[in-house]
Amino acid sequence: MKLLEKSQIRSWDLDTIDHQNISSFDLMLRAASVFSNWFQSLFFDKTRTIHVFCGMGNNGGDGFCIASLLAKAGYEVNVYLFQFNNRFSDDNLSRQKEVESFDKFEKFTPFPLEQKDLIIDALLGSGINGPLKGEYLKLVSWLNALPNKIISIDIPSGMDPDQPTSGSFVHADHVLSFEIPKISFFLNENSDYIKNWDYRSIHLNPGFVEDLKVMNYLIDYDLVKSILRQRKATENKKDFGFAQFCGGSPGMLGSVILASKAAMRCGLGRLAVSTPSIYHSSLFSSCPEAMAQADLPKNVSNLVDFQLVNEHVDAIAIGPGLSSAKESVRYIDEFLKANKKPAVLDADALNIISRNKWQPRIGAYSIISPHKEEFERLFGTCDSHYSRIQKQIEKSKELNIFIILKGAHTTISSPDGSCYYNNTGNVGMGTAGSGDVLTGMLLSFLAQGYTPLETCILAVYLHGSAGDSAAFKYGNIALIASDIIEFIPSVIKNINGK
Ligand SMILES: NC(=O)C1=CN([C@@H]2O[C@H](COP(=O)(O)OP(=O)(O)OC[C@H]3O[C@@H](n4cnc5c(N)ncnc54)[C@H](OP(=O)(O)O)[C@@H]3O)[C@@H](O)[C@H]2O)[C@@H](O)CC1
Ligand SMILES: Nc1ncnc2c1ncn2[C@@H]1O[C@H](COP(=O)(O)OP(=O)(O)O)[C@@H](O)[C@H]1O
Ligand SMILES: [K+]
Repeated sequence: MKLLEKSQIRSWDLDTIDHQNISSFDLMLRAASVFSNWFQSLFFDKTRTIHVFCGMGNNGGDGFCIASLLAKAGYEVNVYLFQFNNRFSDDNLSRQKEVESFDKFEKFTPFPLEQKDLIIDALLGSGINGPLKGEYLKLVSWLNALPNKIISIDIPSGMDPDQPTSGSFVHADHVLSFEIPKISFFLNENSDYIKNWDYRSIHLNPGFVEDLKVMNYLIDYDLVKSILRQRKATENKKDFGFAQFCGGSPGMLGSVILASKAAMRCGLGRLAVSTPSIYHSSLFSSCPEAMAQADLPKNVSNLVDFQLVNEHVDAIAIGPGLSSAKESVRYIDEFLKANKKPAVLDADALNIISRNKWQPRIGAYSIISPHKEEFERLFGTCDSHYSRIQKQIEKSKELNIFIILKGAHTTISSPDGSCYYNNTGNVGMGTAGSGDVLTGMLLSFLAQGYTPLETCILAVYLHGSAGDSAAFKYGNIALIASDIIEFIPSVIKNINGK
């Protein structure tokens, strides 16, 4: 799904009015009716009074229309207008008559609310043009200190739709965004302050967005479904890719097993594993589907004697559990020199690259999958999650590589400067080996012939979805990396139907 910046959303709004030959008020009514239906499906207890806090722009206009619809639906509704200057939008002024009466505040003074009452936040929407000050700041600080549930229309008031907010904003329990979610919903800076968000279509003109060039995307079910291929009945394992996984060192066999199992579960045809030979019997007992590379050394000190890149493979992944030993450094050096295959580099491969400043040697169109610390070792420290994402995009363009910045909202950046936000996954996945599972999934899709971008999208989304199913079964405290692998089959089957 394309994610639009606020100026693009405004243009979409105007294009719809023009294209569908409707008034801006018609559009506001549509938005109000969509919000009101969504609200009623969530909060059906009509004994709780609803307090609608309206500002002076169109978000406030939505508030008046929604208050009227909810009152007609049988809710007890109180409306407040916060008129801190005289610059009303036309639709706001005309919509004030939708409600029978409202209290007007020219200066904010606190007033009592019952704890069980609900607050609808219609103070400010996507028209925000800077940090909140003065009376708005007082009002929002008061709202945030209340125990009441707050439900925001379109966006929490005061929040910047496109980037981290420099000031205060409403801490919403629920937000319903119109048509598409806002980019800022995916920034870690905001995660603790938007408990639940959703979006509903208000039938803006689809033609406008089809032709629109955007740089930000949300990875959603439809995108993943459109990428995941159906198999032909006559295909065999040779059609599903041959992959090589290089990793493991004394004490670090787990990463090899996790990545191998995850790779096979994502539909890989054949897998060759390059790991110290002392581990082969354990690997085969855990993942009998994997093959060991031919001339394998006895221990990590002979790593460099490995058949470095198997010429028959379609893709290669390198790094998990490799350690930073001298031999591994030589191994990565050789790999960067020799490899011409589509590649995934992770974990110790990235640490070795950082330490030796080998970033420019990473092959074009490779995939790297650092978590925050690995990313900062590679590219320097950043003072916020947002600035880290900006650097991620810049480095993808500069080095011509795909970067997966792992975390609560994993982002994928592509050499063309676009950025894909993922919204699957949960805090339970912050557990040892979870990243190794992702590396195995990436390797699998890359070897099956998906492009690097398709590979990143599939692996990141499905990894998070499998983690969500695992958290549903085990809870996010008990979840371990093997549980993610347990649910790969059902999430793929759910999307692919097979
Ligand atoms: N997109 C769609 O498809 C549809 C959108 N719709 C709705 O329209 C909303 C956008 O409406 P909008 O453009 O009128 O802006 P909105 O945020 O209500 O208020 C602007 C006011 O805020 C003020 N203001 C700004 N910054 C401020 C600050 N820091 N501190 C204090 N004040 C500040 C600014 O004041 P000024 O800068 O003029 O002094 C102005 O008065 C959108 O979120 C959605 O709810 C639906 O109705 C239909 C479909
Ligand atoms: N709070 C979170 N919400 C969603 N996903 C998370 C969260 N914390 C971690 N993850 C995911 O778990 C994985 C952890 O990977 P990584 O840090 O490399 O673990 P390890 O090195 O132990 O294998 C990443 O895919 C990351 O996106
Ligand atoms: K709002």
